[in-house]
Amino acid sequence: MDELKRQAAARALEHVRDGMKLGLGTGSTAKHFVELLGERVRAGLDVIGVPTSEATRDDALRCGIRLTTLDDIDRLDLTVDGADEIDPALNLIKGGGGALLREKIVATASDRMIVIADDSKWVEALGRFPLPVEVVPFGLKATQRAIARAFAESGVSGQMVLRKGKDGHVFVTDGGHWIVDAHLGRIIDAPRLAGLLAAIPGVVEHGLFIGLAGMAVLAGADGIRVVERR
Ligand SMILES: O=C[C@H](O)[C@H](O)[C@H](O)COP(=O)(O)O
Repeated sequence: MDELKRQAAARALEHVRDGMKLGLGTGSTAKHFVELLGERVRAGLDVIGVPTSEATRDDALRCGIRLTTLDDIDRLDLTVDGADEIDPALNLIKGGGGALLREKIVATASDRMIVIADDSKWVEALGRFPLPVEVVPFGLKATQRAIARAFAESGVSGQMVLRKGKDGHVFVTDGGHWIVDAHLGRIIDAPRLAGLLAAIPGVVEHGLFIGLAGMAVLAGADGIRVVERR
């Protein structure tokens, strides 16, 4: 599986050109991309990156990649990131690693987003992977009730679980928020649900990435499949 992730990352690297401003994703697949990009940088490629998490910032610096912020530059040329699920419209579920907020800010500031994954992430409909919803701790129960109403309005339901870290304590994102993972099974209308969730005051962000990815690079046992959004 790790080899497939690296193959997808290597294919995405072919889209990187000298002088590009890059969004650097988070997770085990994106980490391969950062490492391979680092090899090219050490061989002379001139790029600058905006990391989507503290973990990616550390990895990128270790790999010798120059970094900047969205305060210092306007647009990014390309973001390369992983995903937890990818559907045929190239809508995504992201946030399994908790980085969804910065990932969405960076992807939205990019002219292009390429999503890289092993082909187990490809699904006919989103929702088997629990949908991460990043919330502020204040008023958690009220926010969860509003989220449940949004689910009902878009025709889905399921258990919501407050994410815990490996240490058993509540998982805290890089932004200081909490994550509720919603076990929905199958999301019928992801764009509609995305809009409903975004309108809830206690929701900081959610893991539905609608219309952001322009290309998916999927590595499987039979080779690499590239899917472009129509
Ligand atoms: O918050 C984490 C990110 O959205 C990741 O891109 C996503 O969870 C996929 O991670 P991985 O490549 O490790 O499966």
